[in-house]
Amino acid sequence: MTSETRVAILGVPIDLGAGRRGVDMGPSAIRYAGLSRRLHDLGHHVVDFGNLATPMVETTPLPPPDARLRYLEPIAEVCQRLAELVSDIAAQAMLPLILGGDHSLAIGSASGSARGRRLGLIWIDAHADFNDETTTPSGNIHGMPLAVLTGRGHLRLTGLAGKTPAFDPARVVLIAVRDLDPLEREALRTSAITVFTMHEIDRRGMAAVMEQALTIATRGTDGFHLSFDLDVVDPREAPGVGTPVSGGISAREAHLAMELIAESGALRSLDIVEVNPILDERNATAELAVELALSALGKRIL
Ligand SMILES: NC(=[NH2+])NCCC[C@H](N)C(=O)O
Ligand SMILES: [Mn+2]
Ligand SMILES: [Mn+2]
Repeated sequence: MTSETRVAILGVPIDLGAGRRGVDMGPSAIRYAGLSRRLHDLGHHVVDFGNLATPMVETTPLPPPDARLRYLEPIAEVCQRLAELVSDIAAQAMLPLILGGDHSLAIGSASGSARGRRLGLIWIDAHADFNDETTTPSGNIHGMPLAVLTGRGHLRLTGLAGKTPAFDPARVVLIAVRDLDPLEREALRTSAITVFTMHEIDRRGMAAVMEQALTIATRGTDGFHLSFDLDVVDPREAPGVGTPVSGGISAREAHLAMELIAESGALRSLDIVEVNPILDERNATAELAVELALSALGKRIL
């Protein structure tokens, strides 16, 4: 049984935050896999707002080769517009579902959703995305959104929620991480963010981890934003992602996480990011993205 939700789909075809081309085609691939119709069939009221206008690599001045914040200006500008739109959508009692695009877009979506309310944040990702310009090995901004959203990073990015930090680190949970950069790891160890690595998932199981994660993200909050990076799923099941890392969770574990999120009743907005159709096999990763979004929005087998 699904309670009807007004779902607002919004695509953000950006790849300036990633080191590799292709994730800008993610929103098309996810729509092609039937997202809108299948959400409708599940009983939701669906509005597709189309794609946010985003600059292309080909038409954007190249960043200096040694930049520590590659394409900062165009990314900040996109995230600012995205934050406005997401905050408007949320104010109209709709649930924003943002399709990526590289993970830098979460700076805009999560900030917009957190405007005027106190949200928790659940980040499901092979990476921590917890670098800043002093710790990044790549200069790619898609490796930085979690740091930005908890108050660490460039001023053009940290203020988009109208408060800094956008999220209280004590209400932030990182799930299924398995690939950290050395300085990023140190920053994460000293932060108040709760981290469940692959080790905890293997050891305690996804259900126990999610139960604790949901308690942290919902205690004293108005619900939570979910940012889901498809690279969290093992590349054997999700090959079409921007930054594949072996040893990931199974598609089943990902579904279980999403089903428990739906059961919590506290999901306020979500991102589905880093789908790369160039590396995909017959759109399988985009189809998995759709299936997972359905689970997060109440789909049950029986
Ligand atoms: N959203 C992602 N896929 N992020 C990957 C980040 C990889 C690496 N840690 C970096 O900062 O460059
Ligand atoms: Mn990510
Ligand atoms: Mn990732």
